[in-house]
Amino acid sequence: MMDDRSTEVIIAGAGPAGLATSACLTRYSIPHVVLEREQCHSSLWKMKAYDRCNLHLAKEFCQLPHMPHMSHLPTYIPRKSFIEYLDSYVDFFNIRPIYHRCVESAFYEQKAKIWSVLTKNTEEKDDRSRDLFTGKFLVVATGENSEGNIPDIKGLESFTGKMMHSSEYKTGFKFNGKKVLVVGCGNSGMEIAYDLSNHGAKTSIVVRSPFHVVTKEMIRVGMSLMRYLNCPIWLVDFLILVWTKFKFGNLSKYKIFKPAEGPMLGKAVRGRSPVIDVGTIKHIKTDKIKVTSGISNIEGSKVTFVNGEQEDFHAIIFATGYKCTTKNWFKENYFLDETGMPLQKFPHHWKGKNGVYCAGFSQKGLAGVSFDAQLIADDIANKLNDT
Ligand SMILES: Cc1cc2nc3c(=O)[nH]c(=O)nc-3n(C[C@H](O)[C@H](O)[C@H](O)COP(=O)(O)OP(=O)(O)OC[C@H]3O[C@@H](n4cnc5c(N)ncnc54)[C@H](O)[C@@H]3O)c2cc1C
Ligand SMILES: NC(=O)C1=CN([C@@H]2O[C@H](COP(=O)(O)OP(=O)(O)OC[C@H]3O[C@@H](n4cnc5c(N)ncnc54)[C@H](OP(=O)(O)O)[C@@H]3O)[C@@H](O)[C@H]2O)C=CC1
Ligand SMILES: O=C(O)C(=O)Cc1c[nH]c2ccccc12
Repeated sequence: MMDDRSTEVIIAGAGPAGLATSACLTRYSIPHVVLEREQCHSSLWKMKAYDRCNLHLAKEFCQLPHMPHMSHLPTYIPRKSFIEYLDSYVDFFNIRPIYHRCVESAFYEQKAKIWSVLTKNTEEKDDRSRDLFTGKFLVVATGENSEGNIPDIKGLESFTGKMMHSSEYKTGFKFNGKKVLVVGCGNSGMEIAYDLSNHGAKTSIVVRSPFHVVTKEMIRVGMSLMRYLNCPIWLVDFLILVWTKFKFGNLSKYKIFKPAEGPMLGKAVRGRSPVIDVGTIKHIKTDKIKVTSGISNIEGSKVTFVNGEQEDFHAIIFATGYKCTTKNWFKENYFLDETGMPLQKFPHHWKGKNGVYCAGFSQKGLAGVSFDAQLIADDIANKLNDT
């Protein structure tokens, strides 16, 4: 059972990157389709974020092309308003993603000079139901965060309590009075630990590597200095580090250590986001949240840590980051590396040969998404004009 649909551009993924690319193509009246595996656009924001997750970056760094945020909105937009913004973006640009289409394979047909994209129709009862889409151009926009990563920990399968990835976590409400271990101290882990602690859970968090703790205001000032005054990254990092010393003091006595690389440089070079504190540090300082070392193994409800300590837990939340799954379906051996991320680094990452592009893979959040979408649409428009 297979339908064949052909168009100019196939966009895989209807998150902010797919939507932004679609809007930019629409402004050039370039025909395209947007394929989305879920039943809604922006599934990360609508389905996979915890309840108290709001934008960490100021609104001027979180807008998509050709639609600024409303001036009455606060500087740091609540997730609910951001979803409303995305809904109005879709309405305004009349974006009609095709839902329940999970891209399973994409390859380039050299002779015909077209991309063939096969999708599984996840709504159909018939497991063999597939659609074939063909186009001159392919935009990979399935996101850096398309699948939760759960590490291989010795004995994990024997854990008797509740276990989930941070993308499934909504609220700490049900964990009142329970002993909960959060694994991972990125932005998800630190905020989920805070939420659990606020809901009366006896919360511990695994910290196994150094990381920066900042505030959203520090990042806003840092990003503004770079964007509007062209301030060098080392100077921005220096200022932020001085500011963090005043704000948080020395956190090493709480087993939190700073990496050698500054917060903005670490983000730019390695894509490692500094932790934007939402109140977790205060709970760590007042012993409401316990910091533990890495996990050595798990047996039943007992977790053994690398420093030899042991503790029983009712639940474990894996805030251990995400995997990008492009390698599962992008069948060409160029453009993406073995982790599924672009081979070329920013700012050359967005374009490959044979009309393939990627949007949203520069590890620069929504600002990176907008940058990519505009460049991609301009490039496709130029190519179509030349033919
Ligand atoms: C909890 C959280 C909070 C964040 N907060 C911020 C923030 O405040 N500011 C900021 O700038 N960035 C933030 N980010 C970064 C985030 O990556 C971007 O905000 C943005 O969502 C990226 O958009 P995207 O379209 O590239 O990817 P996504 O939002 O992940 O969208 C990709 C879409 O592709 C779909 N898809 C995946 N695989 C397939 C497939 N095989 N076939 C069809 N469809 C598929 C997915 O279902 C999804 O709808 C946050 C990330 C997380 C995880
Ligand atoms: N409101 C917002 O704006 C929010 C934004 N985000 C963003 O979403 C993206 C994803 O964030 P997040 O989900 O936190 O993922 P991250 O990849 O940023 O963090 C994953 C964390 O898990 C740790 N980890 C991984 N494996 C293990 C293991 N086996 N044992 C112990 N620790 C482990 C990592 O430590 P190590 O470094 O040692 O590998 C790291 O601390 C980031 O860009 C983040 O900034 C997330 C939440 C909210
Ligand atoms: O939330 C994230 O990690 C993002 O990708 C947003 C983001 C883009 N640039 C940054 C610099 C510092 C902290 C977060 C971000």
